[in-house]
Amino acid sequence: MVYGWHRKIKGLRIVIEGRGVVATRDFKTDDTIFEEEPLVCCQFSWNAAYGYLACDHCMRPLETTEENVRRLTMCREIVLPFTELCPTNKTAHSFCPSCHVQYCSEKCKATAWEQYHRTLCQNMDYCHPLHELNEEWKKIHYPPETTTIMLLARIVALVEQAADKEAILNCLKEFSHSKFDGEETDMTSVANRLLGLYQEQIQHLHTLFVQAVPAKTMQQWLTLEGFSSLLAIVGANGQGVGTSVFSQWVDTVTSKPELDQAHLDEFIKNIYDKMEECVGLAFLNNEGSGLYYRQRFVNHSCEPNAVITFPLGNSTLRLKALKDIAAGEEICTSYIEVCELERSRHSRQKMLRENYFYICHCKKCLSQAGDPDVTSEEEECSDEEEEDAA
Ligand SMILES: C[S@@+](CC[C@H](N)C(=O)[O-])C[C@H]1O[C@@H](n2cnc3c(N)ncnc32)[C@H](O)[C@@H]1O
Repeated sequence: MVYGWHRKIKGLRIVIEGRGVVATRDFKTDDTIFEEEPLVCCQFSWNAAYGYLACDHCMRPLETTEENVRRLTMCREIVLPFTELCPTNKTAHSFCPSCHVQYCSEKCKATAWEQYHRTLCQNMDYCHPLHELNEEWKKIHYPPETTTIMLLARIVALVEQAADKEAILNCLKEFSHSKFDGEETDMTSVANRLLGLYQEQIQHLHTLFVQAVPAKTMQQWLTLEGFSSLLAIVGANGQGVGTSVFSQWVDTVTSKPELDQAHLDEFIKNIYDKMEECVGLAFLNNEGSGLYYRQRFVNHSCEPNAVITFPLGNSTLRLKALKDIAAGEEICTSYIEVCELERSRHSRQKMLRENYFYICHCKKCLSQAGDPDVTSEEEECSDEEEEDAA
């Protein structure tokens, strides 16, 4: 893996000092602005524990579409039409002969082993300290999950196993946000703020992490400060990854005009209704998070011109233009849900402040700076009422 490519991206300029991404050529709506694989990613701990079957390396679903639908609807009788359009190829699957984690392909197995798994393989040992670390993490961080301690373990192992440690360390350094280095220097309070972890929880996780993750050369990450800075990097930059074999199947069948689309629409709606009843719409996907070098530079806007997608059904991220973008324009995504973008400036800023800890300075917020400070919750709740309620 090459860690030095990132500064040269065709059609884009990464403004390291100004901290953003600017187009250097025009893009049309739906154009791919860039596509990238994560530096490292990992499925969430509860998501894996609940049986969301994903490749341990790239998070590609391992179930067939029918298996997925049956599990999420808790209905073993459902028979899926057009199973030949299911993207899962079980004959390509593989697993680690020592610890039995599963992969979608020999390639993923080999890549994982070469990059981090050799260091972290638990050899089917359920008393392994890494297993204990994961269990303790799960007691602290319940769904809906935002990250996993296993991503931190992978980062350490990635550097441990890298032939060119300096290159990957330089790359990781760029994930350390200016705010960490400047205004706030105590990493445990940064980690506490970003991940909502108490000081004692961080200390407890740190003790287990030191026992579980062999770091011969990266001893500095095994100090409390080093461990907290890893938590902070993951908390501030972890990009959510979601994969679903059912949604891939839906995309495929609905793109075929020769199929009876009215009938299919009804079938798909019924399935989603059942899934909503059984597991809830927030729990349909294999979920995890990863560090992406290029995406990490993309700022938020309440009027985004780009969106992050995972069209290949794995952790490969594609930044796609939502509208025509002219050379010279900044490329921004939305860090909040699309439906939340229509809310008042005050509501949007509140969400971004509470979840991402910054005051949004996007064009839309600046142009609405004179708007009254009311939330659009149900629009009439004033600031005083909100404070009273709190
Ligand atoms: C993923 S980084 C984006 C790159 C970032 N500008 C940097 O310098 O590293 C996210 C951080 O960028 C800043 N940011 C992103 N969008 C912003 C916006 N619309 N207004 C103000 N700050 C923003 C916030 O500090 C946020 O935590």
